[in-house]
Amino acid sequence: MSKKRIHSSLPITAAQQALFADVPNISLVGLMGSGKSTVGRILANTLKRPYFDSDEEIVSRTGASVPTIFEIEGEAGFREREAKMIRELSEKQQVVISTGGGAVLREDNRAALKAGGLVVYLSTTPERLLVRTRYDRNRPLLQNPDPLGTLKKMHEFRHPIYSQMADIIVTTGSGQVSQVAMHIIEAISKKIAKDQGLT
Ligand SMILES: Nc1ncnc2c1ncn2[C@@H]1O[C@H](COP(=O)(O)OP(=O)(O)OP(=O)(O)O)[C@@H](O)[C@H]1O
Ligand SMILES: O=C(O)C1=C[C@@H](O)[C@@H](O)[C@H](O)C1
Ligand SMILES: [Mg+2]
Repeated sequence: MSKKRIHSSLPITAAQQALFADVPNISLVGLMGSGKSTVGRILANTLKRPYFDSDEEIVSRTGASVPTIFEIEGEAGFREREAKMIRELSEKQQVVISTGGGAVLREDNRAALKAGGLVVYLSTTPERLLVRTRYDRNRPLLQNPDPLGTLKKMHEFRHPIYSQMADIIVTTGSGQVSQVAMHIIEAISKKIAKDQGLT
């Protein structure tokens, strides 16, 4: 049976929608389980923008799952595919991009995402990330006896990188994913108003 997808969108006003007319790409970065794929889809549906998920694009083009690519080509092979994908997706216009959690590790990826538009970092604690990812076998880097330890190390190393490149940082907690998407829309709206000198 094929996986059922939720294509929910949020009610925003025409005025709010209009504010986004000149906003370039919106790219989501963050650790595994931070909500990039789930929130990105809602954000794209709400803003009526095309949606791309770098992991999903790699999987659909290779015909192999992320764990299979890691198994056959190693992490290095996956990162090469990811870099090509990030470059390609970043060149699109006014789309929403959910990146893979490790895409920010390469300077060329960071530069491409920044050049393409706004970068939003979905931040949360390793403990919460573990809760969200623990039953999913699709993340090869967490398939070890101490996934919390791995998430803590990744958080320590990557949090400064995500934070430094982000235009907007959204801390996610126990709220729903739709609230996170709305929070992003509000934060970008505020940034536009500020950049235009309206506030
Ligand atoms: N803010 C949130 N509140 C509750 N659940 C969440 C939240 N964000 C994400 N989740 C849940 O966590 C799980 C993982 O989310 P998702 O796949 O979107 O993460 P991701 O950032 O895309 O991870 P990856 O880097 O591995 O692709 C999903 O089941 C999603 O519904
Ligand atoms: O954080 C990471 O390094 C990864 C995150 C996922 O999105 C996938 O891109 C892959 O599992 C690696
Ligand atoms: Mg994802």
